[in-house]
Amino acid sequence: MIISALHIVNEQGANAHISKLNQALEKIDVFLTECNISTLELDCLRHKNATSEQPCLAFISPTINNPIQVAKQIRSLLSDIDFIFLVEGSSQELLTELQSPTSVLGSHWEVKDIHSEGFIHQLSTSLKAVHKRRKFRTTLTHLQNKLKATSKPKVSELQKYTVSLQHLSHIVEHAHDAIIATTSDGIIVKWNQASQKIFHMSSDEAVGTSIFEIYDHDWGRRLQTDYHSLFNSDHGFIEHEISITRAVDLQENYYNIILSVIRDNNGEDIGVSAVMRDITEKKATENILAEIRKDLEKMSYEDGLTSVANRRMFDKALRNEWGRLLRTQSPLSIIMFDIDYFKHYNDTYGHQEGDKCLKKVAEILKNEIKRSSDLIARYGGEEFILLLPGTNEEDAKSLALKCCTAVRKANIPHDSSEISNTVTVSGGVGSLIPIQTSKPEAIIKMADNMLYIAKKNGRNQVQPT
Ligand SMILES: Nc1nc2c(ncn2[C@@H]2O[C@H](COP(=O)(O)OP(=O)(O)OP(=O)(O)O)[C@@H](O)[C@H]2O)c(=O)[nH]1
Repeated sequence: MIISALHIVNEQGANAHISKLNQALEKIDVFLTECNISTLELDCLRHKNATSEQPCLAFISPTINNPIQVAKQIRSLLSDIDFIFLVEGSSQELLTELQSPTSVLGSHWEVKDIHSEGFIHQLSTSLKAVHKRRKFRTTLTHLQNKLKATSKPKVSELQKYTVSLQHLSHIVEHAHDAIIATTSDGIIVKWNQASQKIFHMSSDEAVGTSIFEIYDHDWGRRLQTDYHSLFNSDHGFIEHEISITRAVDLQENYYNIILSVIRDNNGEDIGVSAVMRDITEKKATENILAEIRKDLEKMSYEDGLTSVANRRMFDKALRNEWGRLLRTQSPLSIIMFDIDYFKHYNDTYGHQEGDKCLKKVAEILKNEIKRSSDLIARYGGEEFILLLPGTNEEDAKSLALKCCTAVRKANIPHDSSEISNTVTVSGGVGSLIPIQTSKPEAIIKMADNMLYIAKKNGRNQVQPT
């Protein structure tokens, strides 16, 4: 028989945590040598506090080969102690022996299981005074609480594993994202509720079929390629986006798909998981933002009325070309056009008609420039400007004349013009090869001066002629 310890302790000792009981009990002064079972490797501790009103408690945590023998020894302690606890690790045989009707304890002792898991078994005597029992109960409750607080419930590894599997299964099943698991060759083994909604296919229908065949042919082929790459890549996952027309509502939705290799504990590839997230709303927002960005960009460089470049764009282009032509020492020309008597036009036909006229003139001028490097911009109210990089003065003058003629030939009625009965424009040409000591403004001034002369000389003409 081997009993690791038989502890008897008063309330102070009982207040200690069970793991520290041995320590606490070692401070108790009297050893229960009269137990006379030391030869059986029994360590007994006894505390008999004659002055104390507190009941004495015994804790037994033995491994026992001869339960009857131990039960007898316990009985010999009964005059000294009030209660005995068999703590975790106590022998089941001992417990059975103590609980049997023919137990050596006799009829004065009642054996009571006070813990659902057999954690502690209580032996309580019916002989003790009621008030002592009450005291005991208080002590016992206190002790139980202590023990509960310091002891974790016993959950076996298998139980833990089962619970965690159940949790996982619930999470997968009710996830917002579609979660599909397949074997390495694409046979579906798990198909959650979100997958059912996307493909309008129950789990029973999907499990066992090939993932390459659940949607259209193109996607199936793409998945096949992805699977192939997955097993040949180091990182083990692939992400792509697809649009799927949902069977449930025939709406085209966008999904982000992450495919990753499932490996077992030995690192062997055993399948693939596919997680599909609906990104339709995100995509729509992205598209709207892209449109807004495009519009803003356009607005910042385009004239809202005539749709040709605005002055900001012209200034930017002029600076760029100035620097480039300064380096290459090539000619730069600009032509500044102004509609003749446009105030009269507005006064005669109204502002809205004036706007239409501006649009037409812009269109005519735009049609006259052929080189992709040329730029037409609205420079002011009824002023347009042409930027002609690499064009010399002669060519610029010739283009200016063509533009003048084209506007005239458009025959836009202008009854209040003092020089014609159709809309005409005057133009001033500026032309130079940029030099280090001058600035882009120089060429603007040049063209502006020429325009002034054209106006002064009777309009509907180009300067220098
Ligand atoms: N409809 C319309 N008119 C504009 C716009 N911008 C400027 N104008 C008008 O263009 C006219 C320009 O008049 P002025 O600068 O006196 O020149 P003009 O009447 O064309 O006379 P000259 O240039 O000397 O031939 C003004 O009446 C402006 O109100 C615009 O966007 N739309």
